[in-house]
Amino acid sequence: MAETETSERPTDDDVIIRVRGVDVSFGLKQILKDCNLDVKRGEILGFVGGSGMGKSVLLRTILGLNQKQAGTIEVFGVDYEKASDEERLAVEQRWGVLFQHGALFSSLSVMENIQVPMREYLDLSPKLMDELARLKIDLVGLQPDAAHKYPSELSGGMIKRAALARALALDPDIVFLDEPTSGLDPIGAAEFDELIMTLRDTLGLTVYMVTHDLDSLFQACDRIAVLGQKRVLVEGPLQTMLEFDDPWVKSYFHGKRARTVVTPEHGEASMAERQEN
Ligand SMILES: Nc1ncnc2c1ncn2[C@@H]1O[C@H](COP(=O)(O)OP(=O)(O)OP(=O)(O)O)[C@@H](O)[C@H]1O
Repeated sequence: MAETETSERPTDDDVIIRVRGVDVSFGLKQILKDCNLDVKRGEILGFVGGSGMGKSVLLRTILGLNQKQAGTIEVFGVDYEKASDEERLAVEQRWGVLFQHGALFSSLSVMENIQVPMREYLDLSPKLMDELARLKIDLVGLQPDAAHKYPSELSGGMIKRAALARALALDPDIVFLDEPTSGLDPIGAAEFDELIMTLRDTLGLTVYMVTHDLDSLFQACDRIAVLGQKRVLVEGPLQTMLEFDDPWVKSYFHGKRARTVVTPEHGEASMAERQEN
């Protein structure tokens, strides 16, 4: 983690990921068209959109795993596509990723899983790697004895935490989380959100979180971006979502499920609720 500016919220100058005019197609099927997005240092950005709209495609494109046909993406000021091998390596060490289904290697213990990125990018002694892995295990709220357990011995919530520990292995500035609370019960999901918020506050971590979880959006996210019509339709704080005039955004943020989690301080939604009652 490069900095620990814990008390300051990000400003517009603090954009660490800048997506501009990005087009992505697979064959004749266009998924993203003229897509723009900013991710700011130290924020939890919630990324939402209908199923199959391209949230994972954009995430993978930012990570350089999908080809784009147009536009630019800068991560920490580096255009990954044009970067030298050295620059790419430096960027890769500043991000951690928790993929939706690619949680952990089943044949490796938790500790060995966490050490995979360390082995790939760093040249450390086994003893130091063990110590670092133990620190990560503690950081994500797992008990020390989780270190030598295998994924099959862990609960769903513990697997997510262990996968997060692996994403944090290289002390990244940003973590990308693809639906991190899917499959968790509401208590487990709320605890995971708490953990993410704590990491943002204590480490200055930036979090890019693809999610369908309304609780996470309302409780944990500083800003939200909505993908629709092949681009980011709107990005901003929750209040911007509540005021935005688009049928999908309205039904999502003012729908029945949203009203069960929205709190009175989010005036607009509770007003909508009051009007209906
Ligand atoms: N490598 C690929 N080749 C061809 N089509 C792809 C590829 N990757 C994704 N797609 C298609 O792109 C579209 C968007 O997929 P994506 O996984 O990004 O959706 P999503 O918004 O993340 O959906 P969900 O919320 O259901 O996970 C889908 O139609 C998917 O089939």
